[in-house]
Amino acid sequence: MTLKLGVPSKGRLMDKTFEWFDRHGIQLSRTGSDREYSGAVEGIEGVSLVLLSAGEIPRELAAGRIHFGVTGTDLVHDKLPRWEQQVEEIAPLGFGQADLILAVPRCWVDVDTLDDLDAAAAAFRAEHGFRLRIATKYHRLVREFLMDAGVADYQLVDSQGATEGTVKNETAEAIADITSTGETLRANHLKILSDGLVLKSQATLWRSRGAPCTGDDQEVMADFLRRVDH
Ligand SMILES: Nc1ncnc2c1ncn2[C@@H]1O[C@H](COP(=O)(O)OP(=O)(O)OP(=O)(O)O)[C@@H](O)[C@H]1O
Ligand SMILES: O=P(O)(O)OC[C@H]1O[C@H](OP(=O)(O)OP(=O)(O)O)[C@H](O)[C@@H]1O
Repeated sequence: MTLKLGVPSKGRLMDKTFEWFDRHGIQLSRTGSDREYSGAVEGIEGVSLVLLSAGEIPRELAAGRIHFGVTGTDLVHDKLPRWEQQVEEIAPLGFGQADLILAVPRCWVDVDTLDDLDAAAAAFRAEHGFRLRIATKYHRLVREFLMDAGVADYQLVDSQGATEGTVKNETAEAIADITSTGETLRANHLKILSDGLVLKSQATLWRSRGAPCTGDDQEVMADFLRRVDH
């Protein structure tokens, strides 16, 4: 058997992950045509590469179908209940930094904090007869954050992409999404609540607590961990 390493199959996370492993003496590459999801590992024996959607890596780790995986803290914390019991954080990788934040329309001059949002949400419900809508794909994290903040009069609407556009499209009044440069928020006339930081995220190497690892695999695992631990 080989140990399986799951890595995002495209975009900024894939390229930077390949560079990070290269700096640790492990060369990862895509093989075949541009569209073929197959990869190769050089520099260490007994490890194979699995190219996956960043959003699916938490589930694959939790199911024990991959031994190691690279994906953002945001995705692991949101998709895995009690994530610490299912995966172990091996190393933050120093890229893919993004903040999960709550934002409202810039023209809401009276709403700058979570307390303001709470008041606005109650007023919104009284006026419109339905709850203020917050668009997000981070359902678990946003629910927990708002519960801790005492904000209750809202509903989440699912948005798997282009989340900042939901306010203009009138499918939501507020959003919770990741931001790094802030440009998408600015372009869509949104502002972050001053206490609206839900989570700071970055790309991280995780180990599955449930993936089978016996016999020779244990040596490979020890070797792999030695390599990535510096
Ligand atoms: N603008 C950004 N800057 C930095 N990191 C980002 C940015 N957008 C997303 N990320 C991070 O990249 C990771 C993957 O993001 P996302 O869920 O958007 O995947 P994706 O690129 O759409 O890929 P897939 O659809 O295959 O899952 C997340 O951990 C996220 O925090
Ligand atoms: O602060 P910024 O630098 O502007 O980056 C933030 C944007 O980046 C991500 O979107 P992505 O490009 O992954 O597209 P998506 O909306 O389809 O998820 C995120 O969802 C924001 O929309």
